[in-house]
Amino acid sequence: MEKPVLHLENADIYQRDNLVISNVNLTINKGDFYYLIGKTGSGKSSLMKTLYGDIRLQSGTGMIVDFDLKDLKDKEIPFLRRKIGIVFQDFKLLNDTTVFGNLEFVLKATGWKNKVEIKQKINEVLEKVGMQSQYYKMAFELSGGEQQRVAIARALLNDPELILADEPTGNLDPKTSLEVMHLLNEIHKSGKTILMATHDYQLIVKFKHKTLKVEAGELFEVSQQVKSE
Ligand SMILES: Nc1ncnc2c1ncn2[C@@H]1O[C@H](COP(=O)(O)OP(=O)(O)OP(=O)(O)O)[C@@H](O)[C@H]1O
Repeated sequence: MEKPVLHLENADIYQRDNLVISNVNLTINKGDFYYLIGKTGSGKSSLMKTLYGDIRLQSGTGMIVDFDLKDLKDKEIPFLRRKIGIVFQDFKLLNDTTVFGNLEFVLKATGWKNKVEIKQKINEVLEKVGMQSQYYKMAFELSGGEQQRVAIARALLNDPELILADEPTGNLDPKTSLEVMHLLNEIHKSGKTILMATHDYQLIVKFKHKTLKVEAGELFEVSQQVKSE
C-alpha cells in the first residue's frame, strides 16, 4: 500500500496557548475526498493551518506529503506548500493583477523560468477550471465564483499531492457554490486528494464523501447521514 498523503497521530492542535482539538488521529490516502465539518470556532481552520505549516504542531506526530510537521523548519514551508494546493474562502488573489499574472506570479515564485512552459501550464490549469478565455481580466473584475475558479487553478499549478480547501464556497451564493463543488469533484475524479472544510450542508448532502467532524475538542469520522447543525 502506498504511503498516506497525510497521517496524524495523537496530534494536539493549538491556537496560541489554547488547545483547540486534542489527540487527532487521521489518515488520508491518495485519492480520498474528506469533508471537515464542525461548528464555528470548533477548530477546522486551526487544523488546516497546522497542516500547511501556519501553526506549528507542538505535540503528537504528523506527516504530510512527506514533510514532518513536528520538525518543520521555516525554510521548508515554501517547499511543503508547493506540494499542497490551498484554497481559501476569500480567494486571496492579487486583485489588481490579471488572471494570467496571478498564476504566473506563483509559477515564477516556485522556480519556473521558461516562458513557453509557463504559458502552457497556465493555459492547462485555466482550461481545467473553465476560465481559459478570461486570462486577460483583472481579478477584481471577476465574480466571486470566477475568482474561486482562478484560486483553484492556482492551487493546481504545481500538481499538488493534496488540496486543502478551507470553506471554499463560504463566500459564494448557493448556485455558484454548486458549480465550484462540481469543479472540485471533477478534480477529485481526475485523481487528486482533497480535504475540504465546510459549513455547507447542501453540498455534503448532494455530493457524498467521507466526513470528519470536530466537536467538543475532538475529531472523528461520521457516517454520511450528517444532520444540519
Ligand atoms: N489568531 C487567533 N488567535 C487566537 N485564537 C484564535 C485565533 N484564530 C482562532 N482562534 C480561536 O481558536 C478556536 C478555533 O478557531 P478556528 O478558526 O480554527 O475555528 P473554525 O472551526 O475554523 O471556525 P469557522 O467555522 O468560524 O471558520 C476558536 O476558539 C477561535 O476563537
